[in-house]
Amino acid sequence: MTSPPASDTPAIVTRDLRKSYGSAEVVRGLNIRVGRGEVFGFLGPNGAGKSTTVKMLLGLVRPTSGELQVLGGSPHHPAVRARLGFLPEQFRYQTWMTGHEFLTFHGQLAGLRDSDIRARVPQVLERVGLAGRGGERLDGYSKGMLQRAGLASALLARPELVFLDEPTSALDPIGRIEVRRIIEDLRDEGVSVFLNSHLLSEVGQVCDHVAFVRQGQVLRQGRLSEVMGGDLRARVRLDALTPAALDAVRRFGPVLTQTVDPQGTVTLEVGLQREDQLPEVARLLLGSGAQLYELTPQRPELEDIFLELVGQSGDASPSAPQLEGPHA
Ligand SMILES: Nc1ncnc2c1ncn2[C@@H]1O[C@H](COP(=O)(O)OP(=O)(O)OP(=O)(O)O)[C@@H](O)[C@H]1O
Repeated sequence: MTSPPASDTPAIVTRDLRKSYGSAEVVRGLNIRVGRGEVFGFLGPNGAGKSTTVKMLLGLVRPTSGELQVLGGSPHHPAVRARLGFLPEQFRYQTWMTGHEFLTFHGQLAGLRDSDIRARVPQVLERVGLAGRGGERLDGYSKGMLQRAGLASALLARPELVFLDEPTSALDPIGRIEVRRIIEDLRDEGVSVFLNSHLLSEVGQVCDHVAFVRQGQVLRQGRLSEVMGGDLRARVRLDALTPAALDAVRRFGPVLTQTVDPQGTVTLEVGLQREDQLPEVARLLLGSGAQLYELTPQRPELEDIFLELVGQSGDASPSAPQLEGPHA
């Protein structure tokens, strides 16, 4: 038997991971790395191989080739599996059970002690917003309540790494905010979260690292700020812009657009390298005697990056993409 995985190993590492179904290779040399305590967004169009990857990381599907380590070991090792949580996208629950019975049953499947289950079930019900509803049968739950119950079962055994596949697809806006808070709390507790979601605004709010995947390969991955960061623009609105001040602004970066409204207020869009240039730009403009009304950094939305990288809906994509080198 291998030794228990150390907690200082990454949560997930894959190298050249591949999976074929028949002649179709759906995961094609995937390299990802997820650190401990990271919230990692795994993004890609339909059919990109995301669920297949998650199933390999959970030990539910065997890779055709390549390497993967989860919490420092193999997901086929029971000691590793016991430390994983999973909320599948398409869950099928024992709907004849009450919420309480369902969680007790899953606690038993996870090998928790009875005393632990008794203490833990009310805690997770409370955490997912189902306090007081555990006595009702699942077939009387709404879709959102079922998704909350699924999240509760994923968190029941205090996992170190949780896989959440579209965890808010059935939830209303309040439910989505609550799940976002749960994910943030998990990160604060040092739990790693692997999030599959098509809701890019949600991913942008909660994830600190992301990978974009298409046709089974990583197109780009990294810290969210790096992935988004290359293209910082600032919108500047002012009056009394002198030619000298405009020249000085140009030393920071190109003036991409310049418009003047009928009242004489000028709006500039300036390309900057770094966020810490913003106060310098403000100082310079105020020093030139301009009245500064607005200086707003504008980053591209995650959706813009997704469209730029992934280009089109996955299932509609006719051919293999031209890839930049993926990194482990
Ligand atoms: N058991 C299977 N047998 C054959 N093909 C499969 C199997 N599971 C998945 N596939 C195929 O593998 C490809 C990737 O599917 P996968 O479910 O991993 O994509 P996904 O990125 O999770 O998509 P979605 O965002 O739509 O959930 C698809 O073309 C799918 O049809």
